[in-house]
Amino acid sequence: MPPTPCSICQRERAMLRRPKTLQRLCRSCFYAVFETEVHQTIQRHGLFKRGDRVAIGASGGKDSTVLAYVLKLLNERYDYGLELFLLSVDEGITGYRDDSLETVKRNRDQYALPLKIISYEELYGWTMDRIVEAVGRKNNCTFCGVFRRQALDRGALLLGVDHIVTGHNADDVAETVLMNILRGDIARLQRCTEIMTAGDAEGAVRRSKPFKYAYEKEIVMYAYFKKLDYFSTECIYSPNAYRGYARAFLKDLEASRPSAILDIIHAGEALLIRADVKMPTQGQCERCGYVASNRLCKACVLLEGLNRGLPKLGISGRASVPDGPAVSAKQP
Ligand SMILES: Nc1ncnc2c1ncn2[C@@H]1O[C@H](COP(=O)(O)OP(=O)(O)OP(=O)(O)O)[C@@H](O)[C@H]1O
Repeated sequence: MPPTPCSICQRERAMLRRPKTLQRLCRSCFYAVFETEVHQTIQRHGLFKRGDRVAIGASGGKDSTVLAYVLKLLNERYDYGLELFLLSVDEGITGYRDDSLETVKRNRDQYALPLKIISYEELYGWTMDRIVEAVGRKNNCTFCGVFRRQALDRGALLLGVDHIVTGHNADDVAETVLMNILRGDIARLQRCTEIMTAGDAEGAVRRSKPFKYAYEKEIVMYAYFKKLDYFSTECIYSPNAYRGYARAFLKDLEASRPSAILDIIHAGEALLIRADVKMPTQGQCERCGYVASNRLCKACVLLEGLNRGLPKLGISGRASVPDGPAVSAKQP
């Protein structure tokens, strides 16, 4: 049987089937469509302006490694005029983050991008290893997610950047839409499909997801064919069961209809919240000044729980803490 030609160039032999569209493509055309779609996302949503200093949230995993590679490439190809940095958060997870940070250090050298590493230990006085000792394995993702979000903002302030980009991809966004619907979390449902958050509160930096419409399978393929150096081990503490259910459900949907991922994102984007639905208002944390929808930000509540030996304090959904010594996330 003759080899199948690439359905775009019709010249080269097709080497892969594109997960998003099921087209059979040669490698060069796959690289071209993948990179062009990310460029179009950036342009259509006006993510950057000339002269922006942009930090790439770099975990060493496939998504952020491909993001660093592609953003550097597009910045040069289309002359965006961006100054790029790698920003990594060391959560203090022995046997996982220490290894993945070694990958980020190699990426720093491979892509010639400056790297800043900021740790939970220096910001909060706690590593995830110690937090897991205190809270167990069940709820530790809550601490990690809240602390990481703030750590990235604090690292960005230290770097003096205008903007943080993360490697969240289409699968991540669609899973989050599903999870927020299942939880009835209207406020998060509205926010989770935004490609860029403004960062107008003090201490918050603009944040965006250039891979919002990029399929995870395509990111993996891109990394594989380009032989990018990334770290592929799952977090040793990561049994985020609820997201796991949403992920498994999404994979099933994708298997029978590849457009399901984009369809869910578009459905999430189109949902309108009725004007009379009460939404949380964003203010400032009384202790550390970080953005908060209650008197204290979530990080300060969680930290106070840890420091008082009451680690479940912030997990039960309580956003305020009883009076006590003011312990805040350390300002860098
Ligand atoms: N420790 C970290 N330091 C800096 N950025 C991070 C860190 N962890 C996650 N991020 C950012 O958040 C994005 C989503 O993180 P998540 O934990 O969901 O991992 P992921 O989907 O496996 O992504 P990746 O493949 O890049 O690790 C990452 O792509 C990255 O940009």
